[in-house]
Amino acid sequence: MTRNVFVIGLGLIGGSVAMALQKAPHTKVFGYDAHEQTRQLADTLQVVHEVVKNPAEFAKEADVIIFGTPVNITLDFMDQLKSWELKRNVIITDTGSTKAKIMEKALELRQMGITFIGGHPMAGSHKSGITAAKPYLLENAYYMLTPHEGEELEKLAALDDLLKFTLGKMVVVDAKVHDHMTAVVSHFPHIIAASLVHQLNSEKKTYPMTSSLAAGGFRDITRIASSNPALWRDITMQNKQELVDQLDNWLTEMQRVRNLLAEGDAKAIENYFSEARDVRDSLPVANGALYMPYDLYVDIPDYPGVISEVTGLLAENNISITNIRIVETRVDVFGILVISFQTNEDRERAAQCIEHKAKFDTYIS
Ligand SMILES: NC(=O)c1ccc[n+]([C@@H]2O[C@H](COP(=O)([O-])OP(=O)(O)OC[C@H]3O[C@@H](n4cnc5c(N)ncnc54)[C@H](O)[C@@H]3O)[C@@H](O)[C@H]2O)c1
Ligand SMILES: O=C(O)C(=O)C[C@]1(C(=O)O)C=C[C@H](O)C=C1
Repeated sequence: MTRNVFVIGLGLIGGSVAMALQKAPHTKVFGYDAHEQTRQLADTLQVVHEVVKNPAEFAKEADVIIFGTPVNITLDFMDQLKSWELKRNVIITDTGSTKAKIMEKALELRQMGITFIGGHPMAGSHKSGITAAKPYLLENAYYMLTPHEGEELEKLAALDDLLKFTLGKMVVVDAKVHDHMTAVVSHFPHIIAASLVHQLNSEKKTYPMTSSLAAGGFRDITRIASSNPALWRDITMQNKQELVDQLDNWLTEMQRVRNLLAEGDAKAIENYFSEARDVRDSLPVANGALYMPYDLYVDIPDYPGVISEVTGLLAENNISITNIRIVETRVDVFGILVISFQTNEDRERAAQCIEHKAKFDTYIS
């Protein structure tokens, strides 16, 4: 029997989930988005098997409903759902970055006999929209599920069974614990990234050249400041208490660092950096196919066709790449080509091949 999966919100995450789930057996993926253009693209780019125009009308055919909408929109839909006609055994889930408020709302659905199991894949991008969606976006990333205590194990297993086709690593987490942990590693860093950009912006009024000097370090740490502001408004508003707590801890820590600097305590400052480096270097391997850690930096000269020369060499030697980009970090060179690989072995073979055959310098960060 065919299982009907209905994805509502076909942007970066909803679109990626929809594409990945098309690989699940006996599954037909339907999709709806509020934006007409996104619905058209979903059809053209085959993000779903079929586009739907009226979500309330189609919901009665769905075995699984997945919200890929911004977290406040998901809350609105959860209210609307109460008056939708649904299959008796439907399983509803979401992909939102916050879980406590959503699971609180899900209690209202539970009282009506509707199963809602919260979900959150821990991978993404600062880019939004259907054109940024990729079928392998969630590969290797933790995919958290936040069922209510006492949720039917069969339904949890059925959802887990479906979502594993995203190739995410499925784990069950309590919703409040989820919001605490994601505040630390995701939501709070977005505030810090934005604050650094604000600081640069006010500096550049006096020293206009500062922005041109923003090289690898500044760009790396502020990439996520390019994320969708409305999306992050809703996430931070839903998780505001955890974020206020994180900010208080940060202010205390910054005050301590400030004192060490003002006192000129060089040893303590060195320890501050070295402890951070040790913790950072021992973090588990980054997740998500777009952020595989096996990056190779290639110093390329500036002539037409140089990139296809490098990729052609890799293809000839059967070395697959997962990502390729150019970073412009220095003013005296055209740029540095950064190529990502699935494994360290692929990266080593690529480095040898590029160094010997193309004679370009390669290095690992
Ligand atoms: N961006 C990330 O890195 C990331 C990672 C993991 C989870 N998430 C979560 O995934 C969800 C989607 O985020 P995204 O990054 O894919 O955003 P996005 O902006 O790329 O996609 C959201 C989509 O929802 C659609 N939408 C908005 N209102 C709608 C409505 N009323 N009805 C139907 N569709 C509507 C938009 O048109 C858009 O296509 C959010 O809850 C977010 O917290 C985001
Ligand atoms: O890589 C990015 O750009 C992201 O912001 C992805 C990111 C994160 O903070 O790590 C953003 C929101 C999530 O809910 C999960 C992942």
